[in-house]
Amino acid sequence: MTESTSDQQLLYVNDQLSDEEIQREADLYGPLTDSVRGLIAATLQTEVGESDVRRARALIGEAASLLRAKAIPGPYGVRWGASGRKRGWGNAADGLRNAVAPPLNIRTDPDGRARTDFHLGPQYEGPAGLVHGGVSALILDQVLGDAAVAGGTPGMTGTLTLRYRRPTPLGDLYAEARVDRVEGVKTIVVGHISGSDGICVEAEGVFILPRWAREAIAEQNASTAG
Ligand SMILES: CCCCC/C=C\C/C=C\C/C=C\C/C=C\CCCC(=O)SCCNC(=O)CCNC(=O)[C@H](O)C(C)(C)COP(=O)(O)OP(=O)(O)OC[C@H]1O[C@@H](n2cnc3c(N)ncnc32)[C@H](O)[C@@H]1OP(=O)(O)O
Repeated sequence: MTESTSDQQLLYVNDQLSDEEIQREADLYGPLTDSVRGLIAATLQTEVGESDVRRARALIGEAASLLRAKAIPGPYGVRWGASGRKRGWGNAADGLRNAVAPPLNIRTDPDGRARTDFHLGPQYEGPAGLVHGGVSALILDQVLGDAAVAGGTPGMTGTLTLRYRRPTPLGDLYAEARVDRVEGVKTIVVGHISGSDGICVEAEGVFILPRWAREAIAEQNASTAG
């Protein structure tokens, strides 16, 4: 096992928080994240005068110092509470504490399906008025990955293949995915993003249960068996 693999494993943590504590955190930090999302859009769209831009910078600096006074030193990781509720709150696509995330609010079914209605504002622009292709890839990676998790065969993205069929407009969009088949440690998932005119981006992903997780699961099975 490599050093970086073990570092990665250390970021999967069961911190034993109760559902009530998790909800309290969600109620506190979710609105903070939304405020920062609003700030990102305002930063992009503002046309106020120079002195107001400078004043806004000072206020933002003050807010950042306030928040930094006590903070985790690195990535958030993936955490589970006492009841097994998972928090990938740093996730770039749908993390509750990540203002860079659209957010997605993905709904899943245990038969390996995932879907989300979401909204992409001006901060996700690539070509004028259209969604950046890398952002579409980010969203499909997450939605397809969540379908694999929902179906009981999670994995890291090994390969993600996209076909951009028509330009994706900024605004209200929909994405869905389903597990197509499972081949050993590989789960093949298909999905798409659609807008009001139909499907814009199609995707196929190969999600692979990484070797370190297979070893951890095998060890767990051996200890419960023996
Ligand atoms: C405490 C337990 C926790 C368990 C957690 C388990 C999984 C965690 C993962 C996700 C779940 C969490 C939340 C979902 C969140 C986000 C969704 C977005 C996901 C991402 O954003 S994720 C970031 C981008 N992703 C990477 O950063 C991957 C970097 N890479 C690697 O980590 C390795 O490269 C890996 C793991 C891909 C493979 O490594 P490996 O050693 O496990 O693979 P191995 O050689 O054993 O091959 C086994 C079979 O896969 C075939 N195969 C190998 N590589 C392939 C490839 N690239 N494409 C297609 N097929 C491939 C072989 O051909 C063989 O196929 P066959 O069985 O048919 O022979």
